Amino acid sequence: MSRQTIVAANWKMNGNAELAAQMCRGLNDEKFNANQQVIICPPAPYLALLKANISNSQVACGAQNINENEKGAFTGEISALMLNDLQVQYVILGHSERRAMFHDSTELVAEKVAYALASGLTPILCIGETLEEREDGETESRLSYQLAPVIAKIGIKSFKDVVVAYEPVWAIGTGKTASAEIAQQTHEFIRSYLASFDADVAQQVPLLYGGSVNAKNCEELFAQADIDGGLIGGASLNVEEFKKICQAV
Ligand SMILES: O=C(CO)COP(=O)(O)O
Repeated sequence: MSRQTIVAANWKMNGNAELAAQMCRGLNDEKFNANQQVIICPPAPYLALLKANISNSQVACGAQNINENEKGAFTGEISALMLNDLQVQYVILGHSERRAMFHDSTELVAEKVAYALASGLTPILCIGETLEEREDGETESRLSYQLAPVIAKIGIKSFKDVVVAYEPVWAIGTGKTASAEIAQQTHEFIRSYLASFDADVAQQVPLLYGGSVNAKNCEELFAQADIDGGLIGGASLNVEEFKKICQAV
């Protein structure tokens, strides 16, 4: 069976109700490949609006984070149960912006992934190295350092229900995309790292590339053997451009 292809939009703290409405209108009539999933991850206040207006069965919604607790006195946080309530299926976890600015440690990310899975959500687990780490030859050790606690926490068999997004920090929002060759090499490493635990699981996990993907560079990236789609930031805020990226996978 071939792996699912996924194009996911991470709006970060951008967008508004008008963009949410435009995106639904733009995507509802699109035809995608049978094995393709499109996911929109808006800021939490727009999730219900998107859910109510998406009629295309291949378009799903995701949140950008959850708290690792079920409920309680955690002002400003949202829980997996709330996403269940809205029938939101996906959640981005461990984005480099959260790791860098909101102190989401590798252990905390592992806890969140475990909690998301236990709640029936599909985590989109983001991993990636900084420019300094790449230049120092530490890309592979950094990626395994980020993956290992998640595998230890959930067990490799459960990892088949995780989507991984490789996002080199130096390529996020910078206009500097990783070349298709570098992205493929790194994805191949991620898959081989997973295969060192379980070869079948490694073959099943969709590996998305993220970092300055746009309508111009996406085709070459998506043509690589181990790139199963993308996690799109800036270019996902434009409906026409995002549609082109969805059609290129
Ligand atoms: O961080 C990203 C998606 O999660 C990538 O953002 P950009 O596509 O804006 O570089």
